[in-house]
Amino acid sequence: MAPRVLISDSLSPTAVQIFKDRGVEVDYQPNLGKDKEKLAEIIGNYDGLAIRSATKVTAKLLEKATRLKVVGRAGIGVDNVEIPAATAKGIIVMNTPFGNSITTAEHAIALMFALAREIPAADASTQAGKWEKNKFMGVEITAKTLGVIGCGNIGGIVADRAVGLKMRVIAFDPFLSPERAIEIGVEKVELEELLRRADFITLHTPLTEKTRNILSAEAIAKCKKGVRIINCARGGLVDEVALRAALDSGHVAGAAFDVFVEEPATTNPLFGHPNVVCTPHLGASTTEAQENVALQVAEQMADYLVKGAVSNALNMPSITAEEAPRLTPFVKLAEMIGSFAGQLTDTDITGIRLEYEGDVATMNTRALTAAALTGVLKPQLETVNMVSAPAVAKERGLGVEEVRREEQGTFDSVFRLTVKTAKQERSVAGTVFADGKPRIVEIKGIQMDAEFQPSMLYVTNKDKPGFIGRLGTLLGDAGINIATFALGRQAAGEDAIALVAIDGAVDADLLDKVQALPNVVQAKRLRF
Ligand SMILES: NC(=O)c1ccc[n+]([C@@H]2O[C@H](COP(=O)([O-])OP(=O)(O)OC[C@H]3O[C@@H](n4cnc5c(N)ncnc54)[C@H](O)[C@@H]3O)[C@@H](O)[C@H]2O)c1
Ligand SMILES: O=C(O)CC[C@@H](O)C(=O)O
Repeated sequence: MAPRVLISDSLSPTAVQIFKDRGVEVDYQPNLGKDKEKLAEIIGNYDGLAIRSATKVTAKLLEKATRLKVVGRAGIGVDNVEIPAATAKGIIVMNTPFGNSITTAEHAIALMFALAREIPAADASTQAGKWEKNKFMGVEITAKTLGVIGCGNIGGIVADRAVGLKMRVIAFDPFLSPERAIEIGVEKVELEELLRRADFITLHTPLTEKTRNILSAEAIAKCKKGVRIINCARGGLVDEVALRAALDSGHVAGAAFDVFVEEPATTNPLFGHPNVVCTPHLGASTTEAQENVALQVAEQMADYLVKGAVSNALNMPSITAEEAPRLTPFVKLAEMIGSFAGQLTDTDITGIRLEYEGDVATMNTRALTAAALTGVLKPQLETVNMVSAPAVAKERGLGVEEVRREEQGTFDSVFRLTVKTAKQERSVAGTVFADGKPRIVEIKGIQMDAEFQPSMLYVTNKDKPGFIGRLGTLLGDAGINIATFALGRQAAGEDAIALVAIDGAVDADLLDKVQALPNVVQAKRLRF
């Protein structure tokens, strides 16, 4: 069945076409994001949800999203998506981190000019027939200092354009490397210095607990008198009430805002001030940017739903469409080995070691680790998947250790997973053969050669004559057919393992009988 995607906000028709071209059924309902009840009613019918900012993807909505696998944000900010809730449900959240950066940076520059030359007010006055030539005395931006708070994608483009306009650019961003600062021609400074020196301040950080009110009343008071402030990033970065007071007192000469604490902003403390310019969250609104983000989000979501490729996900490692074919059998192997170890473990797991040896060590091991953790956790948590497993493992305090060795041993690739509990460590290793099928090659250091089968019986025993015959007879008498029988042992007479693939299932009674056979240490049913 073709995957189904719902587009619940207004997106370029390009997105619809791309979904269709790639074999995804698409339902375009551009105003549905504003109708929470209706959206909750139908969300259960879709594998993907493509949104802009109007749709709020809350934990409550996700409860109804029983088959949803991916939420795609055509844009950058994902503050309208409850990512931890999506992660917990194994739903990938992806965005399009670069598609609207240039457009948004240009909007910030446009707002800076609008402020410097009071263009909106002059326009209104002129069109009202007033011709107030002496009223609108602007300032030049050449040789002025622009303070950029947050110098990532958009902040970096703004800085580049401002340098081209002959401004001096200073930036506050704890994550901006000195090399990158030199490359884009900005002087990296601390926030206090930026506030003291900047003639214009432009904000380009996400809204986090650290950046909320980064321009607080106190910070605004430290600004140069006559500063002009531009916010094209997120409402809440600037204390709007404090800014209004600073505008009223004349300490701040002007403010241009595209984003507000409450959106849609129909009332706001900044509204009505003569030196304030506002736009209704238009930062990303150009034909080019909307084409870019629509195309990108549709391609990414379709690639995931159809091919399993993951890009620009905020809660899952990326898997490119190119690497997906080579990685997929190993994802399967990692999940099955994890499941094997998880099903054998009854006590609390304290740690997990994942060893990648040979070719597999050069692959995308983050994705493989996510798959392996899924396998380990699934016997206890039905709903866990590659998206949620790493977060769940972390939440449960499981120490996860990854070891990579590129040298090959007997096999081109070996993946070994060791589960640690308070009592013991148990390892299981596997590989993928040329036929693409995962195989078990080692259990607890004992060499084996077994394919995974849907129903298996795992028996550890003392290597004594007669065991195999007794086990075979017991299963035969119970009407259970043996499909394959793999054996391994440490040394003659020592610990041995039997891995038996069976047609049908072993019930609890029969398992007790296997457990009661002479020399049996442990018997377990496994399902794959
Ligand atoms: N108005 C719009 O329509 C519109 C459009 C696109 C993006 N945005 C918003 O613009 C913002 C920037 O987007 P981006 O693509 O440049 O993001 P980005 O991740 O590339 O850059 C953000 C930068 O902020 C920095 N940062 C984080 N915490 C900081 C802190 N405490 N102090 C200083 N710097 C800090 C990061 O190091 C990073 O360099 C986001 O909030 C995004 O949602 C708005
Ligand atoms: O979709 C929009 O119009 C706004 C997008 C913008 O806020 C973003 O974070 O990308």
